[in-house]
Amino acid sequence: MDAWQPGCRAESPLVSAVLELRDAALGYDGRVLWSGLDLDVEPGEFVAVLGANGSGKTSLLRAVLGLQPLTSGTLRVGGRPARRGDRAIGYVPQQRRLEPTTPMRAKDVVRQGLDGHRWGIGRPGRVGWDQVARALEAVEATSYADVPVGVLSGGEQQRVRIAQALVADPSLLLCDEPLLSLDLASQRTVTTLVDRRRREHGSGVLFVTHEINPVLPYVDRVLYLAGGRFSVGTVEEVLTSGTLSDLYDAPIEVVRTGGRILVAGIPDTPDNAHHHEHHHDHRGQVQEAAHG
Ligand SMILES: Nc1ncnc2c1ncn2[C@@H]1O[C@H](COP(=O)(O)OP(=O)(O)OP(=O)(O)O)[C@@H](O)[C@H]1O
Repeated sequence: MDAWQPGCRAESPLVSAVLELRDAALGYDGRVLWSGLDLDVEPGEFVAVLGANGSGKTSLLRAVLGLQPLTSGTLRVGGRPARRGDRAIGYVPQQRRLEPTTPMRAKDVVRQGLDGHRWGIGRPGRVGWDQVARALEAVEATSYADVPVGVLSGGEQQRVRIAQALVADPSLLLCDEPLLSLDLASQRTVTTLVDRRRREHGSGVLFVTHEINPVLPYVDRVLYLAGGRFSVGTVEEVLTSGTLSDLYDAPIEVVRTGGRILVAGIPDTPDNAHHHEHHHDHRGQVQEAAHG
């Protein structure tokens, strides 16, 4: 029934990657966050982006959004160079709860996904509102379409943000820690919505998260950033004691138990290339996978 097989590698030249990075590097002020990155995200593929605080996960999304130039290499979205305001991209930014006084209804927030900063200029067309209604329906938020967003629960607000990211029918969905401070039920709602989107519409997904476990059932591949380096592959390939110990240059232990992945020994210093060699003295704590 589904038109897309999530995560399948496109053999056909007709189905090209929604995101292509070639020998890509990013840094600020001479400091390299990561380099040599080759990554293709295929239609319908769910790629989790893991890594310690400061390893460059948000910066990667900003590069894809055309907000941050690569230091070197190339980046293409749907075969075109990255550019600001690309309608092919849906974005769920890292964000805290909205203030109760935020002067917007849920449907106005979703509408911004169509109009962006042009909101208020010109008349909102009927077509736009129909799309907004469909997006709210897809995330099962129709009942609070007219409610001021600020008074919605954290989980409800996150549904509205996902509707905003999906309203323009993006081929690539970028999510920056969308599970942050949500309870387990709301986390499941968010992951299920994202999964349904990529299954039913073939959107590729880059999903930044500190926690692999809530997305474990959906993840096709993991991009793990650490210490100026990275590892890309399936969960089985990347989240192993061997791979992570290599990546951090420190002894890391990965334990699978009860369908969950626990990682012990992630250095707790800020993760960047300069501090790479000082990581050895910080270890021993047991954390959820990939917590920084
Ligand atoms: N515009 C900028 N100018 C200079 N340095 C920056 C800029 N943006 C980010 N950085 C630095 O780049 C590093 C990576 O930041 P980034 O937000 O990409 O990390 P992250 O992996 O998303 O971290 P976190 O998990 O804490 O959100 C940080 O050390 C940050 O201070």
